[in-house]
Amino acid sequence: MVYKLVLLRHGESDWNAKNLFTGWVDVPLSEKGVEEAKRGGTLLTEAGVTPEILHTSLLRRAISTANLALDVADLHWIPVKRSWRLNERHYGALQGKDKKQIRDEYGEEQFMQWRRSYDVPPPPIEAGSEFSQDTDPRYAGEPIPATECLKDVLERLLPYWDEEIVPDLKSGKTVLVAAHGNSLRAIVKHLDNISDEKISGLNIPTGIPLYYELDENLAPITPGGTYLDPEAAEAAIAAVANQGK
Ligand SMILES: O=C(O)[C@@H](CO)OP(=O)(O)O
Repeated sequence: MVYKLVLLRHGESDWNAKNLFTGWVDVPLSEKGVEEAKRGGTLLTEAGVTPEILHTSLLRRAISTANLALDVADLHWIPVKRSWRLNERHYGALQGKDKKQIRDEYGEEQFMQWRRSYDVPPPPIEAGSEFSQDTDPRYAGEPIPATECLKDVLERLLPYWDEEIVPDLKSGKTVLVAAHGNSLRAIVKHLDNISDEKISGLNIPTGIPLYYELDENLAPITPGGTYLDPEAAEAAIAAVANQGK
């Protein structure tokens, strides 16, 4: 049995375009992001990949991206499950801050440690501050973080992966996960068994479906999966890596 999984990072958001740390701040897609999302749907259709169930985060950039892509693919009707456990990494006190300014103020090393190290979280966000989510009703009763490193993301994501996504995969359904740069990096790390060091060099582009076929142990048949537009993915990956420069 081959299991089929599609990972889709949301299209460009308003804050991606402005180069701001976003995390759990619920910003919309930019116009370019809307187009990227629709193109994601076209790429699915052209590749003959047909998602049968959707999992998204609770953030509108992922939800809107999935809706737009699935609408184009005429699959807007498939069942959906949502969880904060698929949210972007919580960026703590960096949420709402300009990436270039933070890089200039703290230096490249600290900037990259906060942005891409596996286990060093940024400083926590202050409860009640402008970009904090502590009173947001969608998270009521949930053990939500005040900052996260990628290791924290993987730890909060894995229960959802094991309890909700794996059973859907094992039922034979093609599963679409619409989420975020860092929550998808966590899934890719888990699937491809990438080391804590090597994961810092992995970036996920916006709006380009990453298709995996998995064996009976849920190990990727093609390591790293396949971007449905490999050329566009290569350029977009470089752009993500260079943010803040
Ligand atoms: O700001 C963020 O939330 C993320 C994704 O856009 O940024 P980065 O790629 O720097 O981790």
